[in-house]
Amino acid sequence: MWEEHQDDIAIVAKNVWKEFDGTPVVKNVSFTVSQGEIFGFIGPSGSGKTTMVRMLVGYYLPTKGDIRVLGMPPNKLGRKGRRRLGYLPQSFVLYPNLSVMENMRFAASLYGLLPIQRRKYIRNTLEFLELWPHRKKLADDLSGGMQRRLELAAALVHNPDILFADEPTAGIDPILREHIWEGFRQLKGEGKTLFVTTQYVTEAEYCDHVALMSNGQIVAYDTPENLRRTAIGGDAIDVELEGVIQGDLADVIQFEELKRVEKLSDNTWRFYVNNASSSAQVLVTCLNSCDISARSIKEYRPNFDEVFVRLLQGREKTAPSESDSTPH
Ligand SMILES: Nc1ncnc2c1ncn2[C@@H]1O[C@H](COP(=O)(O)OP(=O)(O)OP(=O)(O)O)[C@@H](O)[C@H]1O
Repeated sequence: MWEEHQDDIAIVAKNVWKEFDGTPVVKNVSFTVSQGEIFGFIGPSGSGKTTMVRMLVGYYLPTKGDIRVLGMPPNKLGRKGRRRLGYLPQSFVLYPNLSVMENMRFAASLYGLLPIQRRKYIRNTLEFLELWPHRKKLADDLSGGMQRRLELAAALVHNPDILFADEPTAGIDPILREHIWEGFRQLKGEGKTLFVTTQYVTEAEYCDHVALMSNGQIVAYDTPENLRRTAIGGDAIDVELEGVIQGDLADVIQFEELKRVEKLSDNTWRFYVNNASSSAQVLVTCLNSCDISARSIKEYRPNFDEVFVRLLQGREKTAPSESDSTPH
């Protein structure tokens, strides 16, 4: 993971620990983010997301372990390297008495954009986030959602290659959240890399890879689709029967791919298989041969709330040993 395909890799964390006053809050965290992907760092409040982001942008040094951003430890990136990063902190302070445009000019000056570049970059960014018509308004007079967009604009004004966004959608309405993710997808389309933290597990769906954090540790790390499969142990097919069956369907329906059968209600059963599309027809044939009529047969796709609850429960059953949570 460390040395391979370095050219395609934007961020690597390897066995990273962070302690405050001897208490570890990030514990042995490792992951790789490829260039041009959206990486979701998802977990409840206090799970260590902000601490991890702060290490990735070089604000904190890890207590132990290695971090590389664009091939370098973040605190050694230098001026040119840092210009390639954008950072949207969890609580960013705008200047409420400055206009949108003045806030943007200030952000642009922090990144060292020349006056001639500034106009173009600011306009592009404000247009991208649909704030250009509001450029003369005071930041204080914007709605909460617009303020968050202005903060995002300030993080993007210098057209960075990697954006670190710490809970960009916290506390904003679902429509605007969707809008912000749409913007992230566009940035990805332009080849940007996005590292996004969130407490909203449903936002896992928008990411290419997801690390699920709990209590400072990565509990699961994969593509959203694979996480879904891991959570339920493959695929699942729900069958609603025409009538009620006496006894256990697991005793009568058997085929090679079938792993387990679960009764959901008197006439609804769930069949766990490796691959729903290849097993659906086999299941229909089995039901027919047993003279069992089905009203509906459809693949069951758990939402991410359920996926993450299952993954966390699975993790608790195989709780890490003490040595996993102590830096050496
Ligand atoms: N500077 C600090 N000094 C001491 N403890 C800290 C510091 N920063 C964070 N912590 C603690 O580390 C743990 C992880 O906090 P962190 O902010 O990284 O979590 P989070 O997942 O981002 O949560 P939230 O979304 O609420 O910010 C918490 O218990 C927090 O109290």
